[in-house]
Amino acid sequence: MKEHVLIVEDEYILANDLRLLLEQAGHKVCAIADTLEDAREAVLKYRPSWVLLDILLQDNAMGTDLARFLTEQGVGFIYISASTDQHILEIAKQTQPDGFLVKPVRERDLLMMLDIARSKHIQHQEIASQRKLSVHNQLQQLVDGDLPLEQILARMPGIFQSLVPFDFMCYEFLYPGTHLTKSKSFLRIGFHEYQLIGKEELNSMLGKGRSLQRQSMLPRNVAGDIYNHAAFSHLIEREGLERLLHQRFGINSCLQFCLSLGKINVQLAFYHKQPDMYKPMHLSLPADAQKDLTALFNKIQLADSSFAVCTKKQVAPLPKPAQQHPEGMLGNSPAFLRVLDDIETVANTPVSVLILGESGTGKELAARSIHQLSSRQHQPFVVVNCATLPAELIESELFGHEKGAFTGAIDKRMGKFELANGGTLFLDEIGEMPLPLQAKLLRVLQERELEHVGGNKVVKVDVRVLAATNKHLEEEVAEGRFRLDLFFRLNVFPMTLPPLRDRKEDIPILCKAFLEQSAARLGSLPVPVLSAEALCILQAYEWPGNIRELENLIERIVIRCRKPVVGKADLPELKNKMLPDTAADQTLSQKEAAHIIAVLRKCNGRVSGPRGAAAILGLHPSTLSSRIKKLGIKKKIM
Ligand SMILES: Nc1ncnc2c1ncn2[C@@H]1O[C@H](COP(=O)(O)OP(=O)(O)OP(=O)(O)O)[C@@H](O)[C@H]1O
Repeated sequence: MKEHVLIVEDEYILANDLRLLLEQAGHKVCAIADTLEDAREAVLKYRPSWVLLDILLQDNAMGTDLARFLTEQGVGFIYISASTDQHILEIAKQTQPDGFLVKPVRERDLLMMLDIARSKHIQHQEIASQRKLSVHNQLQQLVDGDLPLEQILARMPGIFQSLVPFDFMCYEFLYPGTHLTKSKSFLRIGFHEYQLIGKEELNSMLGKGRSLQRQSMLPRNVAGDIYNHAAFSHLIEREGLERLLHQRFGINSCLQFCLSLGKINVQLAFYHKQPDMYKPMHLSLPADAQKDLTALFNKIQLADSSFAVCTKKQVAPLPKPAQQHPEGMLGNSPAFLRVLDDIETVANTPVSVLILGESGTGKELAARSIHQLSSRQHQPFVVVNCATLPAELIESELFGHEKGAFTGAIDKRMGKFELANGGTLFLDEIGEMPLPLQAKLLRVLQERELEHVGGNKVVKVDVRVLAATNKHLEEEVAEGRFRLDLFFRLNVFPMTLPPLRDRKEDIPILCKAFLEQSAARLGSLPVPVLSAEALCILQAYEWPGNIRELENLIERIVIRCRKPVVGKADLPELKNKMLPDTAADQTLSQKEAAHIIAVLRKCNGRVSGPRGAAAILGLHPSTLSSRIKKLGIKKKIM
């Protein structure tokens, strides 16, 4: 496919080389811009399909500053940079580029990156259109069906969640020319679980005699408005509702837009705990569903005739929906609910998913959930751990081998790709895959075909690949240990499992389940409960080994202390590892340093190796060494 490319590069010779390479491959270069201003103009004038964007431009201008504009314009972009500086790469990554090229750019890499970016773009469009269709069908069912209002309100927030992510949402009918408003709010309390909160209840949260009168109405903007970071801080200075949501539920960002129902307007506001949650792309989703939303709110408005005079308090958990957590995945913390949303979004698409997260955070479980929720669920789910296989065996494990292909190959054998045919292949610890094999894997991902080791017949395979790693893959790429092209091929839909220390709200529910499972596994023992003190200790601990560490600890407790209530004294191993009580007053860096020191002490100062601190912390040894240096941790402290 021929592309229409804009080059943003201030080094004339390099820009010209790129132009020649692209034109030789049959692509069209619509312009070369050497400043951000020129680039903006060229985008509006030529509407390119791709922008090749230099990161460091003259006069300290940063190509990354153009990213937001390009995203708003729906134009894909690939960075070109001579720098592999981690800080710059991190800034670049946050802008979600479609690709990244390191100077000097080789023809092969440039064309390959355009190809990968295009296929990623197409797959994202596929996810988006699948989501749009599903939202449209669900909203239409609510509009055309004869469900009572309570049932409509029970289903509505779950459908909206796949339009715009939120922790809290509200809708408000506004009657022009009057002060009359009718509103309802929904607090997310679980996966597809919401609590309905009436206006009276919100008022009562403010305190006696106070009510949530808007100081100035939010702009009734049909196109919508986004309030992240500072914009949200200004909003909470002005508006009682947003201030209340911030104080009460930790809300830090907002997206709102307005729908016209003829004589009445309805204002929809979505709120999130993450301060930078909302992006321009989130505005296009409700805009696309505007017709269905208008029909839905017309129906709600008619059904909700008693609402204007409703004065009684209304805080109710809405009826539980049919959708449950994916099997075995416990937790309702906001960080974990985001993972469940991602799993649901991506499960029934063909795209590759790169599952990131520290060791023991549940990456394999997430991969299994994606498979179970996909249309491949009745086909095989095959796991390959790239770290545990000897390098010389991985190739034949993955691709199979012919009889006599190597010493010991006494029979022809199918590889894991063929065994997973029709289903899903989970490549765990992909960061450990040897470089020569990465090239072969890339070929299979691209061509969907392979050859057995020692054979020359081409075998077609239909396999969805999910990969996981606890390594920082960008760092591996920067240090030449992981192929950039494979990284981008796998990184179509990245998903990060939060460490347990960032979802401590889930510890009680995880403990309860693990206590029950361990007691049953150990021969139907009575299930003990945790005392409040024991739970406090468990929630204060940092869990470097994450959920696996918690699971193992609970098993040890069940074996060791055969009594109905587990107390503080039953957790000696944690009491010794706890951070000092002053932790609450420490800065994030101090906490990080204290945690690293504690782990280093446990490992007698050893950083690398299987029993080294890096392995426990789920970091690459070189990353840990640079953090030790950055945090000023001295050898004698260890
Ligand atoms: N959300 C969860 N609810 C309940 N159990 C969980 C959850 N997540 C993980 N676990 C359990 O924690 C253990 C570790 O999970 P898993 O093996 O999926 O982690 P991982 O990130 O793949 O680990 P590694 O990086 O070491 O391969 C498993 O026993 C799994 O069942």
